[in-house]
Amino acid sequence: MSKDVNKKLPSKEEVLSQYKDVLERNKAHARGEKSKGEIEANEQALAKQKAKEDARLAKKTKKAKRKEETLITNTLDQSAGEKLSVIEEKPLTRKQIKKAQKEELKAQKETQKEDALIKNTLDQSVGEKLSVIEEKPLSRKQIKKAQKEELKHVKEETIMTSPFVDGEVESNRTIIASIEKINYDNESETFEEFKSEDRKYTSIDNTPGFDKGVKGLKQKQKFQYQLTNKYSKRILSDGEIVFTKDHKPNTEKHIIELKDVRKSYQTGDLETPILKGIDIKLDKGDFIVILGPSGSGKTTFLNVISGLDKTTEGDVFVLGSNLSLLKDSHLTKFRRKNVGFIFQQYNLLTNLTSKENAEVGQNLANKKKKGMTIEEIFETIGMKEQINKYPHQMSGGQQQRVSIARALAKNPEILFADEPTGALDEEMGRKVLEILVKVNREQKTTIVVVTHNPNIAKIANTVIHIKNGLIDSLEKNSNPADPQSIDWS
Ligand SMILES: Nc1ncnc2c1ncn2[C@@H]1O[C@H](COP(=O)(O)OP(=O)(O)OP(=O)(O)O)[C@@H](O)[C@H]1O
Repeated sequence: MSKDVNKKLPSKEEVLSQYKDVLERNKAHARGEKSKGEIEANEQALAKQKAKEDARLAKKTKKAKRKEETLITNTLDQSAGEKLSVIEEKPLTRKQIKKAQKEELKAQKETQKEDALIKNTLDQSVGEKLSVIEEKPLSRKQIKKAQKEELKHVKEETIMTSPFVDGEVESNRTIIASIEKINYDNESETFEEFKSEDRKYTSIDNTPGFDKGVKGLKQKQKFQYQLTNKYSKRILSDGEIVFTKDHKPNTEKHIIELKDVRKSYQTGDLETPILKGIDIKLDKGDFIVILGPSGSGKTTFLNVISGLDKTTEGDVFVLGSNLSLLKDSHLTKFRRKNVGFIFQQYNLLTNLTSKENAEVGQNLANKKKKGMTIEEIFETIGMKEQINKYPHQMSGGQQQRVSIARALAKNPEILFADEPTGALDEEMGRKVLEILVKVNREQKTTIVVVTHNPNIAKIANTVIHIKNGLIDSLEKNSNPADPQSIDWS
């Protein structure tokens, strides 16, 4: 094979330059400096070592976390066990301890949820709104999801020109889907209607005597806990009428009937009585207004008769069920089926339109009882034009009317309203009252309104005055006034 004689040899300068490079490298090496390759190799070795160290640290942290969690669980177990043994006053079975642990864990989660909500006002508004609508505590996942949606909405609000931005509609669907899921999760619980002649009456006449103060309070809790365990399902599923006081209720005649109802709070070592022995009978289809000075117990009373809060003692019959003996999950079911709420702050979901907010109520409705369609409701409340608007595109009065629409879509037997006009001006306040009167007349829905304003009482046919935790008076008004005619000052 002949050599390529034409191949150009390197010039003398090129050879010298290459040689100089080698020389420079040798000199640098001799001075202890590293070549590029060596530096890279070094860096790789260092990175490998760091990754190893990181993995070791991560493992250590995980182990420490696991240890901490075990400690928390143990503490929870202990406190749950202690709490229950205070109530039970006897050694607990393994099943009881397990149950208490589960409840304690749930309570702990609720507290954490609340803390998170308080920390962030945005979180708070969403959490409250959803839990009000769903009428049951939300899982952490649901709250997180709602917060994310809310944040997204706030961000989009500034650029949103149309209420039908794709992402927005999608996020609405997500919330509705999650709400519907909760609804369907409970679908297996059917809503029974009971004929009065079929209902069984049970009198609890072996009520023990109770001590005074906090000790007595604990004894009452224990007694109620035992009765609730025994009767809650029978009351809700079988329509059994269970009474603990020497008083058989007339559930056919009275939609709400209370006997010797007491509610106390424990503050440290002291018992603070709020409701001090309430007896009352309220008729179906009435428009009832509750008046009383600040702190007299109006909201506490409303919460007790609407199943939002439990009594310490006494019977609370609403539609025949003694709410005092229902466990929390049954109370939730009872509220879903029978009652609607309107609050001073409207509690609408901000990233749902008026219609969608009302549909949330409809999803929770008692499907067996036929009510108005969403369109009919918006017609009734004079809000047809606002049906596709978002809460931030409406006035306070309009938002309050949407919250009425949501309550009506649920088609409740009783509508409870706590200061429904409290945040509204006169014109809007009157409009809201007009709607309530109309619903009461046309749908025969029983309405219970708590208010500071004695003038509002003129539109009611039953006025209850609460004073210092007791019923001061109950007046019947055979000629209720028109909301337009009442003095608003
Ligand atoms: N969780 C609680 N713990 C202790 N005390 C409470 C609790 N909730 C309410 N109270 C007290 O119960 C009393 C009655 O409160 P409630 O809210 O029922 O009164 P109200 O008549 O509705 O008052 P207002 O018109 O000011 O809203 C008040 O003194 C209140 O401080």
